Amino acid sequence: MIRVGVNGYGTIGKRVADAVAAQPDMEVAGVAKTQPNFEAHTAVERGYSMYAAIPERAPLFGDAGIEIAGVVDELVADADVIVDCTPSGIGAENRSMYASYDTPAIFQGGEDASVAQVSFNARANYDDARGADTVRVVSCNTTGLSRLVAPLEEEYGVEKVRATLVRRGGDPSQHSRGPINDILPDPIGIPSHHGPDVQTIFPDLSIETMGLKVPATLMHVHALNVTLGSDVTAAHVRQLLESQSRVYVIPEGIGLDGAGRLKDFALDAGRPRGDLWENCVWGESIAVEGRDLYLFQAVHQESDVVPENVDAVRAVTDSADAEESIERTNETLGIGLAGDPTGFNDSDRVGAEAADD
Ligand SMILES: NC(=O)C1=CN([C@@H]2O[C@H](COP(=O)(O)OP(=O)(O)OC[C@H]3O[C@@H](n4cnc5c(N)ncnc54)[C@H](OP(=O)(O)O)[C@@H]3O)[C@@H](O)[C@H]2O)C=CC1
Ligand SMILES: O=C(OP(=O)(O)O)[C@H](O)COP(=O)(O)O
Repeated sequence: MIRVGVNGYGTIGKRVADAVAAQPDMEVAGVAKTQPNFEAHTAVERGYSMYAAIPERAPLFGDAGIEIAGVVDELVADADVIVDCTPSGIGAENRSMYASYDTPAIFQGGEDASVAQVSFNARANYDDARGADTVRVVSCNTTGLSRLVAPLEEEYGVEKVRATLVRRGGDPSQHSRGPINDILPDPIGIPSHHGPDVQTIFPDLSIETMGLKVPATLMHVHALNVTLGSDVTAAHVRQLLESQSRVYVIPEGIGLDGAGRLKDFALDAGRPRGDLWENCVWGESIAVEGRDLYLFQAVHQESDVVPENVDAVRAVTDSADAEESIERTNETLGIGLAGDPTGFNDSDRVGAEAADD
């Protein structure tokens, strides 16, 4: 069993902990928090050992009726791998602590790429992270773009990606960002950080990205134009994307015409927290003119990086190859379960397979 510690138990950390707990080859060594708030109580109810992320605050947990197993250093010493899910910038500060215990560390996309040896997306470059000491799972938007670029690049070659990212203004629990009522070019400077971030996975890719923030908490939505290396048909691209396990091509005619309905659908389907781990590509939007592909996709910022973190754990411990890991993660989380008439959980979609010609 791979013992995984999760430092930072917020939006991403709590999902990563639950996903790790669901793996047959992993267990949660513990989670670290700075304060005994409601999430700390939930973590304890889920059976996760609690560690104080800031040692001086350890007594606060006892005062709140939460027994702690120790301080974060002890968790790092005890774990085989640490997944750092602290707010942007704190991961870099924690890096030396992980190194001092020789504990491989997985960071999140809010950190600069320089925090880790490898920037990671399971579909695109799993092997680069095998046995690495430090890995950064790229951000939600970069994950969403990488999952599309990888099969397109393999199948057709990619000359240029142009993406406009309509970014949610904050997560549902981020009241610090609201109430909000505005539309912001964010960042105003072009390109946005996403293009260069995708190049941490695809160094030779030509990509330009622009970002806007809107007053929504649901998902990000991307408008993409990709110039491919060869002439294609929309039907062929669709077939390729339908074969990708972490891409859900939304069928026409079922009313999933926006991010709100996608989230509702995920809740109706019994997804934990209404999570949508897959890129959601509107099938109807897939259009091709010569070598130019156009499409819209939605990316659930709170959850698309979660399966990637699970795969990153297997990569750094070199305990499975890409196909095995992706398949196991998908199976345990319920990505690719059979029996859904909409195709949302289509068992034929497997890890790294591309569409047949
Ligand atoms: N939310 C998103 O849309 C996405 C975020 N990311 C990236 O994931 C990372 C985490 O983001 P997210 O989960 O949203 O952030 P959150 O703020 O939701 O969660 C981070 C948690 O870390 C805890 N924390 C704060 N300081 C420390 C510390 N010094 N040590 C340990 N824990 C601490 C806080 O909880 P407490 O103080 O209560 O312990 C907080 O809840 C960032 O790099 C972000 O960019 C990536 C993809 C999408
Ligand atoms: O990693 C994310 O976005 P990003 O891919 O736009 O950097 C998360 O959605 C966090 O976004 P934020 O920078 O609005 O907190």
